[in-house]
Amino acid sequence: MEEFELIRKIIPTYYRQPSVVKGVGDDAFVFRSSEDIVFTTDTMVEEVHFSRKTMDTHAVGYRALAANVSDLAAMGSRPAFYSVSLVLTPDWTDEEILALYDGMEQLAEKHSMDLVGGDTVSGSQTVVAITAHGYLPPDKGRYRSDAEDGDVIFVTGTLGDSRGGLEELMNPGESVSGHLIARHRYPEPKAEFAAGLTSLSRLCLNDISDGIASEANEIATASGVRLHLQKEKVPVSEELRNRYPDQAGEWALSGGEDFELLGTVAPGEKEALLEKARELDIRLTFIGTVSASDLPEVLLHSPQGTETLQPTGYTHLKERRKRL
Ligand SMILES: Nc1ncnc2c1ncn2[C@@H]1O[C@H](COP(=O)(O)OP(=O)(O)O)[C@@H](O)[C@H]1O
Ligand SMILES: Cc1ncc(C[n+]2csc(CCOP(=O)(O)OP(=O)(O)O)c2C)c(N)n1
Ligand SMILES: [Mg+2]
Ligand SMILES: [Mg+2]
Ligand SMILES: [Mg+2]
Repeated sequence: MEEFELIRKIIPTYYRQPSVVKGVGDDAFVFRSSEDIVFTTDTMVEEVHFSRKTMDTHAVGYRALAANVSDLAAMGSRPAFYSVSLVLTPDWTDEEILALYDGMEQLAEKHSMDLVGGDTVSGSQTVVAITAHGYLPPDKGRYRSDAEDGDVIFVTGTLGDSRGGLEELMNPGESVSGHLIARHRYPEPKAEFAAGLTSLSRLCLNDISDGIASEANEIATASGVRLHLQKEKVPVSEELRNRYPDQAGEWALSGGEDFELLGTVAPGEKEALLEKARELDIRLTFIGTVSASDLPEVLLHSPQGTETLQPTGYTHLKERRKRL
């Protein structure tokens, strides 16, 4: 299957979004809008974000799109379109390439998204780069800079499971946890939840890709506030706690790739949040509060005492060699 044959196979036969003016097949994609447009991009590199030794390409495609949908969710937008830029090494089989697109389609269908373009090239390392677009009612963007003194802090789902699943895949023991592996391979970005909160006048949101330690600090810095997190309240699944009792706490804070939402709202909005979470069968946990501060920081409180939570999540470009 060469480049043009692949494009013929993946090209959509219909579009879910009515705003498509020109879909895949011309020099670029065209759509029409009266709303604000959000766009985001995230890249996955083989052996950095996934390994084909432990994951089939269906899950690779799903996760690559999930990372983007999670960012659209974190802005409060309704996902609409995505385009896919691929660098593929010569060892990729036709089946692997088509399964990659099937994985994306599985999530795209759930969020009514359309594949509207991309690019396909051969190269020496596999890269899957996706750009995604979403719609936003005017002035309903949900920013990291919108946390205020007196807010309550919430998080969706449970944290650390994706890191637990990665452990199961990379260092399998005698038995494996299907639950944790599924959480790693097929995370569920909370876009419907975030976009369904338009009745809230103010909502601060960030999504958890690097680890809550990192994203909580991003909110503190962007909003110029202090976040107080109660360590015992950070939601950890029973499965993770049972299988990894020594690591579960740390992985919940800095494991990353859970693609859940971290946010803050005025205490009066708590009930509205809980109602939407109940409606969509999403676990929602209040884990702390926001206070005014000249020094943006995140404090982690536990019965053992209080510590500053450093942004210890996943960071790229830390280890680079100097050019000789
Ligand atoms: N190489 C780059 N060039 C331009 N903008 C970038 C680049 N890398 C990241 N950004 C921007 O920096 C911000 C933070 O990026 P990132 O930490 O990757 O966010 P996220 O964790 O939500 O994906 C985003 O606005 C992103 O678009
Ligand atoms: C093979 C493999 N090794 C390591 C990881 C763990 N990992 C890779 S990237 C990452 C953080 C999130 O990726 P990033 O590119 O920072 O996404 P963004 O924050 O831009 O959404 C983590 C936890 C993995 N998923 N797979
Ligand atoms: Mg990013
Ligand atoms: Mg993000
Ligand atoms: Mg990151």
